[in-house]
Amino acid sequence: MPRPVYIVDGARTPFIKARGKPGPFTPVDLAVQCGRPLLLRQPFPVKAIDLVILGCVNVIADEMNPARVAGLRLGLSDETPAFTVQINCGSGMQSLDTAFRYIERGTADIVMAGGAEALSHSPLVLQRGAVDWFAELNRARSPGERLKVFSKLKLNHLKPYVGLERGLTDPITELNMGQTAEILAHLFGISRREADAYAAESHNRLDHATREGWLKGEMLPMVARDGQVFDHDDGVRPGSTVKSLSKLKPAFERPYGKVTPGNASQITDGASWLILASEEAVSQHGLTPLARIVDSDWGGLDPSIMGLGPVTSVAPILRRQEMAVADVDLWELNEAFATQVLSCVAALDQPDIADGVLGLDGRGGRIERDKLNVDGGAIACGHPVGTSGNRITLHLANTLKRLGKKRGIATQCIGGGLGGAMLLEAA
Ligand SMILES: CC(=O)CC(=O)SCCNC(=O)CCNC(=O)[C@H](O)C(C)(C)COP(=O)(O)OP(=O)(O)OC[C@H]1O[C@@H](n2cnc3c(N)ncnc32)[C@H](O)[C@@H]1OP(=O)(O)O
Repeated sequence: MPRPVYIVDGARTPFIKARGKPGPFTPVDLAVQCGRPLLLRQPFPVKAIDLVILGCVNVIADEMNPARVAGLRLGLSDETPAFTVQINCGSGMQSLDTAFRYIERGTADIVMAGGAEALSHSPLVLQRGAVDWFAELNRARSPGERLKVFSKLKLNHLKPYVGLERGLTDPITELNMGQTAEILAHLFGISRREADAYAAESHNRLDHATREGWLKGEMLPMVARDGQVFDHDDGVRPGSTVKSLSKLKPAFERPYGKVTPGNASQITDGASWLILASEEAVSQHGLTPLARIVDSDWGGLDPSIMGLGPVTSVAPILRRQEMAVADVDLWELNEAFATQVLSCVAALDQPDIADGVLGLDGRGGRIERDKLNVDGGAIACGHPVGTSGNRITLHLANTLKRLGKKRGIATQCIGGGLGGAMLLEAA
């Protein structure tokens, strides 16, 4: 019999904008800054943690298997296994899904599952020509040979191959993520105005939630080595309006594209952890569950419309649980792009897709805006890719509790043509 699995606590860091150079924290720094205060407020000893799983897309060379490095830096036992998972933007959700399955089948009782990403530390890799040139230089034995190799150095060898740009480009279609969001805007007829209105609302909702103190306990401050304190998401722009956003130029398809820096998710650094526990661990340590993970799934689709990943991953859950879109009280649908979120909403509401393609048998429908990303999302706070799936699930669990709602779905699109979804029920 599958065992019930509970989310008992969680926290995230503030998300910090990547400003064209490495920020103050590596992925492991972020995971440690977030994990330390989270562990300190737990009633159980760290040795009760059976497993650490961390999602991270851009692993840096000094921190191979960041889950293990973070686990040890957090003071966990040498004997606590730790592994890192990578499924692009789904990595932070994959860590949860894996933890869910470990606990469900009885191989673990308490798992720390997180996501950590420092997009500002994305690698600048040398061009192939430059790598060959360095290899030749290393092989040169005499000053004369070295001089000969030096004479072959070309200026374009110094041009780096930018890991972040490539990481946000689909390797099969060669479309970058922004272009896939443009395709969706075209397919679903999403206007620039609709995208900007959605984006402005995201900023204003997150600003409101922060000022109301709804992120207290969820977002924990961090301190850099130089003493600088980070205690808020620095990308949020309160007072955003359609008018202010309408001034921005398209970022990916000029001049007529709909996706701009204002209605796309921001490139940021940040980490998030959830603590998942079995029923036995809950009663043994006197834990208070926030929510129960009821179900989860993944879906695949054409990479050029990867933004519809939520639709393909939510559908099998709705079918299995015999639920309709309207039965879900709260949705956290990761805001990769405004046009992408709005396309997912439109797709689930279109009978030819909901019934014809997804087999929802009349259970499709419109996700109402007052149930969707109620406290804003990645357009406002940013999208540290390997972290976001974790953050939205954490926020969903906290919001179900705060609003006294029953069921919620956290879902996201994943580059490469995938989607991930988790169904939570208030505990
Ligand atoms: C990968 C997966 O597996 C699946 C997925 O999730 S796909 C999504 C993955 N993520 C992405 O693709 C990232 C998408 N975003 C981007 O690529 C970049 O944000 C972008 C190219 C769209 C813009 O990059 P940028 O120019 O560096 O943006 P940014 O610095 O935020 O903004 C530039 C300027 O626009 C203006 N601006 C941005 N947002 C604004 C707003 N809300 N209101 C007013 N002005 C704004 C400002 O003038 C800003 O400059 P300052 O910050 O100095 O004020």
